Amino acid sequence: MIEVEHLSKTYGSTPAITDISFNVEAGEILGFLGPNGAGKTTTMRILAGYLPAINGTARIAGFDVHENSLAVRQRIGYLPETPPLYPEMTVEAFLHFVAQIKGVPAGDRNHKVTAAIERCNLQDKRRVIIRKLSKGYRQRVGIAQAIVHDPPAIILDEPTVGLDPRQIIEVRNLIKSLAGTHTIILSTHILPEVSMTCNRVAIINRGKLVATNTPENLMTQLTGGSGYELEIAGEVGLAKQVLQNVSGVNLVESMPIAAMSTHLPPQDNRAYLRVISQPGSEPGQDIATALVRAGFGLYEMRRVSATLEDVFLQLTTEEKNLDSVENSAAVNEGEAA
Ligand SMILES: Nc1ncnc2c1ncn2[C@@H]1O[C@H](COP(=O)(O)OP(=O)(O)OP(=O)(O)O)[C@@H](O)[C@H]1O
Repeated sequence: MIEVEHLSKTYGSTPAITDISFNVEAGEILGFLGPNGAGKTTTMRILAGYLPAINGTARIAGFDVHENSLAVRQRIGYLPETPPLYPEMTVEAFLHFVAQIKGVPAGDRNHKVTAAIERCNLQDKRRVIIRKLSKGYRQRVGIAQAIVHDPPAIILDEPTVGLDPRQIIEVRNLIKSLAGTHTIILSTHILPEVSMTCNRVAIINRGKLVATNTPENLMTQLTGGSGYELEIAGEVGLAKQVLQNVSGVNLVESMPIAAMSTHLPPQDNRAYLRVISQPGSEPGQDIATALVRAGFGLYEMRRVSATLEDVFLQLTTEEKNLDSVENSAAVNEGEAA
């Protein structure tokens, strides 16, 4: 449904995205994940036909976004980071207006507007002026304008930013209810959003795609699916060096105690670390031996499953790991089997 091939874009001489390729199958929700400035918005805007690429192609339902931009806009719903709303219009009038400019025939507009209002739970607000709505309701109107013409493909850029926890759950549920009948790309830098909402994830860093797969496969292939949490006494920088040299260790990071699974209160002079093991290895015994031999106190050590956060950190912060991942077939689906 969405096919992206070798897409690149520069702003002046600054590259924003470089040689990005991925597909989204019909009915799927793809999470587009990356740190600030990674190139998510740039990619979304090119797909929605709002920005030309300098290289590569993108097709929505078979139509090239550049050559057939009108056909593409009729088949795509786009929610930018800031929803394009007319604050002085009522919800209903605004959605009628959007339906009209998206080419919905006059006879179908009432039905389509009502369907979008119901889907986004806006029945009580249909005659309210948009300016008077709360942020959460405005976001729903933003989603309603993206789906009012019933497009097969929907692109949502950071749809839950600025919402309170209850509104976030509502918007996530709404997005999930659209899957199956719609193909969705959801751009976010919020990791739980991806695990909770998406079938697949594409991770972008500094304009390059560094992995595409299911969250589960990414966790298994990149981290072996497991690691260890440690509570130690001693100099933390030195402990990290000792652990990095243990065979089978992939990644070592400091953890705030709040992020550990331990329920004990924090102790003075203790450091809390998470170690991610390499796929297929089980370095627990060597970790304990190396720490004790180097004179560290080892107060707690427990096995933990890797999280999507570990994958994300590994792909977007560790330069040397990033290079090895980019060159590795294992993280990209299709090549993994
Ligand atoms: N209009 C512009 N002119 C110049 N540079 C830009 C412009 N828009 C984006 N950039 C740069 O292109 C790169 C990618 O930006 P983009 O907004 O696509 O990233 P993003 O992943 O959406 O970031 P965020 O999560 O912060 O919104 C960044 O380095 C950004 O500074």
